[in-house]
Amino acid sequence: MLEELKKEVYEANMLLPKYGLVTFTWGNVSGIDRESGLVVIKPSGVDYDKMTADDMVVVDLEGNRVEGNLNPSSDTATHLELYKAFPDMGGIVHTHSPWATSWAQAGRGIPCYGTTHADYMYGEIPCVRNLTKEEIDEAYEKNTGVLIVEHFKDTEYMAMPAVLCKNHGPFTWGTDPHNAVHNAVVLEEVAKMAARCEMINPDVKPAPQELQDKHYYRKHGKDAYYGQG
Ligand SMILES: O=C(CO)[C@@H](O)[C@H](O)COP(=O)(O)O
Repeated sequence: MLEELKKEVYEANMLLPKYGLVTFTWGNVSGIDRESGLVVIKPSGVDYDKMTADDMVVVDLEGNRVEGNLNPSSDTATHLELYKAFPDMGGIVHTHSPWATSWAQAGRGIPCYGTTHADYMYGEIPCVRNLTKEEIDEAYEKNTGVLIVEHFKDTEYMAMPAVLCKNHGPFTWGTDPHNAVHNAVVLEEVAKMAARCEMINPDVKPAPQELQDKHYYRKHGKDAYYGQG
C-alpha cells in the first residue's frame, strides 16, 4: 500500500545524509496520506546506506503499524501529534543536525539576522522548553509532540516550519516530505550563519522588520500558508 508515498518518503530520507544533516541514523522523515490518514515513516535504527523504499513503515495516527516488518522511527509519536494537530503539514523531519542542535542545546531560539532566514521562516525560530520529568516518564516522544503543538496552535505554523526542542534537536515540516527536508536544510544553514554572525559581532541585532517582511512575503505571498494554501 501507499507505494508512491513510500518511495517519496524513502527518497526524502536519503536526502538527509546527502545534505549532511545526519550522522549514523540520527534523523527521520515521514509523510502522510491525508485521504487514508496513514503515515509513512523511516524504520528505526536502519543505516541509510542499507535502507530501501520497501523498508518504510506505514502506521495509523494512533501509532499502530499497518504495514512493514521493521519498527517505525522512535520519534513516530512526535510526528503523529503534529499531523493530528496541523492539517497543512504533509511531511515532517527530525534530525540532530549540528548547528541547529547546538542552538537547541544552548536553549536559544535563532533570531532572523538576514534575508536567507527571512525567505523561509517568518521571525525567530523558537526553542521550546524541556519536558518535565513527569512528561518524560509518561511518554517522551508523544509529549515532545504535544509541547510543539501547544507552542504552534493558533499560529501560522507553515510560516514558521521549524522548531528547536531544548537539549534535543530540530523538527521541521512542509507541504510534503521533500519540502520538509528543504526546510531542514535551510534551518541548518541559517543556524550556522546566525552562530557565526554572533561570533563576528556579539552585539548583532535582528534584520529590520521591513526587510524580513519584504523577503518572506515576496516568496510566499501575504496569504500563503495562512490556511489558504
Ligand atoms: O533523538 C533520537 C535519539 O536520541 C532519535 O531521533 C534518533 O536519532 C533517530 O531514531 P530512529 O528514527 O532511527 O528511531
